[in-house]
Amino acid sequence: MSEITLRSITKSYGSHLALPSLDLDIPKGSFVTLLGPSGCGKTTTLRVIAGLEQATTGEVVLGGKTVYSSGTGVFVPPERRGLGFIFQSYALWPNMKVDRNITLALSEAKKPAQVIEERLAEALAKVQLTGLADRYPSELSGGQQQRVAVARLIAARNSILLMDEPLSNLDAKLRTEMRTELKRMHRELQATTVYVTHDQVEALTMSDIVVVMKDGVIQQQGSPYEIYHNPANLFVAEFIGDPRINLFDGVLSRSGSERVMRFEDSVISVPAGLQRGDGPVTFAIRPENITIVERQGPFSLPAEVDIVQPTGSQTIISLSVKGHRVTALIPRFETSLPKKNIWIEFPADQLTFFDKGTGNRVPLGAPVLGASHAA
Ligand SMILES: Nc1ncnc2c1ncn2[C@@H]1O[C@H](COP(=O)(O)OP(=O)(O)OP(=O)(O)O)[C@@H](O)[C@H]1O
Repeated sequence: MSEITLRSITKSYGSHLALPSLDLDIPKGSFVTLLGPSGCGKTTTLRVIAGLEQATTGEVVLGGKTVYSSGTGVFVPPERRGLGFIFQSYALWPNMKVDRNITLALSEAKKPAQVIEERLAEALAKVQLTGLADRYPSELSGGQQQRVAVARLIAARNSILLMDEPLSNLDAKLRTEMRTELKRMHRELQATTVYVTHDQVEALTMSDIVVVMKDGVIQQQGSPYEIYHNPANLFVAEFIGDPRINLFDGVLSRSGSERVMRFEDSVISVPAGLQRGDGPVTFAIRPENITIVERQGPFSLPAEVDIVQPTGSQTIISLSVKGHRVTALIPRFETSLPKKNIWIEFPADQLTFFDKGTGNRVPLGAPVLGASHAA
């Protein structure tokens, strides 16, 4: 069941059309991330759901109740939408101690004192801040302040949570810890969560559904697996994945009765079900699907090693292949490789094809196994 529905939402700021027409259904209890580059309309979408921003036209339905409709003139203000928020700044009250920051909304909602106390204790325990209730926000680290904001959400027990780049002010280590914390919180609260970020790692690690946006338009909506492995278009393919996916120009043609792809002076075999006639095409291969070998095989392409960057458990290798820059990612620590006498190989079934005109992915008619390519 859908807990949040946006229908034909448009939003203009003066003459700037931030959202041309957005339709989105967010299932109850899911963790959905709006992901995209700066200015693509993520925050605007979140603020329209919250009611902090009124859409220009369209409809917003939360939990089956219309909270905004340009047709009927309905507009329910944010405080009556039953939502919890965490934004970039944690918006803690600096003049209130941790306990008051967490329970303020509950006291304002006139909850009984015993309920407030129980929820405070539970929330503090869940974010591991028991014992710090008596401190002011300024007496806490950034990560602890963030946890107070999370505790406030836990205590409020809203069925919808909205988060806008909540981890962006934290250092890398804390960010990783808080990702785990937020994911755990979602599992426990089962609240429908809409999370805004431009960080693909946050999106892939935490979400049930990732919504990739560009210029106010949804490019693809799917599980992290789908977004990563079956990108709908070149924009998604390039935006997701670090190091970035490798892109090349090829030409689909025939060699006798076999369909092949020509890449420079090499011929690469093509997955059997590729739904595309002969002609130019863009093809892509993820860095981790490239293998580096030190002996020429029947299906290898000659390469020259440029830069070797070990990151710990993996090594990023920049290569030159037939005049093209190629990035490979190998699953081990490597400080150097021979510059020459190196070849790359990749399985043809790991190639993704895109239309050169539209940038849309070319579908495969059937799963392909054991494909290969020849140099
Ligand atoms: N109050 C405003 N007045 C005018 N233009 C605005 C306003 N708020 C946002 N915009 C514009 O609308 C577009 C979408 O902005 P939005 O903040 O939703 O993007 P975003 O994807 O959240 O970006 P970021 O990751 O940088 O926060 C941008 O072009 C932005 O400049």
